[in-house]
Amino acid sequence: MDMVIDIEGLNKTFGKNQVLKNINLKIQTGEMVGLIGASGSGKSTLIRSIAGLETMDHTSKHIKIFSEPTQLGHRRTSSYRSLRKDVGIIFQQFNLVGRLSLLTNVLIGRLAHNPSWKGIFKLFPKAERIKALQALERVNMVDYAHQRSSTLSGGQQQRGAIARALTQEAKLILADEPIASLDPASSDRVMNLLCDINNQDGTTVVVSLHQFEVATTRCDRIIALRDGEIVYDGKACGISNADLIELYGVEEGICNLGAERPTPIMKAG
Ligand SMILES: Nc1ncnc2c1ncn2[C@@H]1O[C@H](COP(=O)(O)OP(=O)(O)OP(=O)(O)O)[C@@H](O)[C@H]1O
Repeated sequence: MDMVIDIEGLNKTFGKNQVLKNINLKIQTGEMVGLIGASGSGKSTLIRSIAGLETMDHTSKHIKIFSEPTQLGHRRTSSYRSLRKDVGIIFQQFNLVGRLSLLTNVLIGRLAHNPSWKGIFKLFPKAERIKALQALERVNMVDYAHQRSSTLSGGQQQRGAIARALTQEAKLILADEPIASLDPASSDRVMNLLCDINNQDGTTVVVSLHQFEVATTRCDRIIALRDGEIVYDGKACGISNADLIELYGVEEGICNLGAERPTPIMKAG
């Protein structure tokens, strides 16, 4: 199995607040990984660091994507830009350009593969336009291809963002709380798509989720953060109610996962 993400000794501090503490993590091709943890535990910062949107503290060792270092200590490497085309990022707030059509937004996924002036003038080759329309068909949004993105619902925009990652032909999808702003039916559709892309295309998916029951039912592997440290890294079925209470600090809102899951929190490392 090829290594998609390899992180060693990742520390990240904002001001005096150390948000990530000595994160060590390896994720292989084809894994579907759910990142969980209470609000402020560092999930977004970890995803943003993997995506290269945050630089690590100088005390850190490395982040490698597809075995190439993207960050060494406090600096991004020269491989970082070329590797970005293989990494699709999906944010909670969809990140589509509202005044552009959905199709143009999806084609933006091809910019990493094209000279940028072509993108500026919307000169995408026919083959790429077909690819984008196929991606929109896959997420059931082809009828909206020419609609202004700002007029689409949140769930529709998120499916558009997934189509953009498909058009990009991303080998790794990083999804930062992709369903946090969606109703249950739209959340289900988005999670179905991410699981399908993982199952059918073998794309590695790392998704941070507030809803641990979604994470434990949709992902094979769970990584749990507490105060910037990995406190659980293992199979979704290995998490017990006690683990979740410890993780979130309160019993309220925690669903009954069954008494047959007694595995204690494993200290990763
Ligand atoms: N750019 C920043 N500047 C200063 N502090 C930041 C910055 N980004 C994040 N933080 C802080 O880092 C900590 C972790 O934030 P992060 O967004 O990674 O947590 P999270 O687990 O994703 O939380 P949530 O589930 O609420 O989104 C928080 O205390 C947050 O205030």
